[in-house]
Amino acid sequence: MSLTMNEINLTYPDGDLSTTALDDVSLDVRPGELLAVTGPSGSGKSSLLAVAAGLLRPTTGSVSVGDTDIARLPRSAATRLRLERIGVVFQQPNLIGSLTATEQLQVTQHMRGRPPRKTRDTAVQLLTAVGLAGKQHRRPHRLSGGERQRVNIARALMSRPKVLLVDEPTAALDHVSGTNVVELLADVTGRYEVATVLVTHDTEYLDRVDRHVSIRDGKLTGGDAGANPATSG
Ligand SMILES: Nc1ncnc2c1ncn2[C@@H]1O[C@H](COP(=O)(O)OP(=O)(O)OP(=O)(O)O)[C@@H](O)[C@H]1O
Repeated sequence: MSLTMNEINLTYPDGDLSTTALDDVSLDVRPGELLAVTGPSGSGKSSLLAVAAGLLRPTTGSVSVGDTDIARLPRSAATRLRLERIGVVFQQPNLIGSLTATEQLQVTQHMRGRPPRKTRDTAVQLLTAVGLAGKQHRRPHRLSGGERQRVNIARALMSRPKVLLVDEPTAALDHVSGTNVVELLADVTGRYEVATVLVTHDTEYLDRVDRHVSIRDGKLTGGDAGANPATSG
C-alpha cells in the first residue's frame, strides 16, 4: 500500500494571525520505497509526519494509506488505522528501563490483548532482522544508542505496518551508527514492503535512500515532489 498525500495545507492559529506549516504538499511513497525529507529547523518536517500519521488533520487536502483517506475518517477510526497500518519511530527511543528488548516489542501488543506467548516469535524474528540476535534479553542500559534505535525500529514493525514514519533517527548518533541505522531502514523497507518516510535535517545519509525531497517554508522541492501522485512513478 502506498502513502499518498495530496495538496495538503496545514495552518496553525497564531494569535490574530496564522502560520502556514505545510503549503500545497503532494507526495506519493510506494511500498518498498524509502523517501527522505530534509529541511532546516521550522521548515515543516514534524508537521508533515504528524499529518501523515493522522495525528494532525490537515486544513485541506487528503492523506491516504492505500485507498483510505485518513484525514476524512472519524477520530476513532483514524486511530485504529494508525495503530494497524502505520508505524512511527520517534527520535528518542523511549524504551522502558525495566524491560528486555523482546519485552519492549511485546508490550504494546499486550496492551491490545495479545498475550506475550503469542508475540514472542515475531518479536525475536524482528530483533534478529534489525541485527540484535543474541541481545534480545538485554535491558536498555546494556544497549548502545544505535542498538536502542534498532529496538525502536523493530518495535514500530511489530504490527506489520504498511507505512513507516521515522523522525530524526540519527540525531543522537555518531556517523557510523547513523549510517547503520539508515541502512537498516533501507533494508526493512524493502524486506517488509513498507512505504517509509524518513524526516531528517542530516543530508549526510542521502546516498542510502531511494528518493529525496527537501522542504522549506512548508513547500516541497526536488524528487517528484509536487507532482500529481496519481501520475508519479
Ligand atoms: N503548535 C504550533 N502552533 C503554531 N505554530 C506551530 C506549531 N507547531 C509548529 N508551528 C510552526 O510551524 C512551522 C513548521 O514547524 P515544524 O515543527 O513542522 O518544523 P520542523 O521542520 O519539524 O522543525 P524542527 O526541525 O526544528 O523540529 C514553524 O514555523 C513552526 O513555528
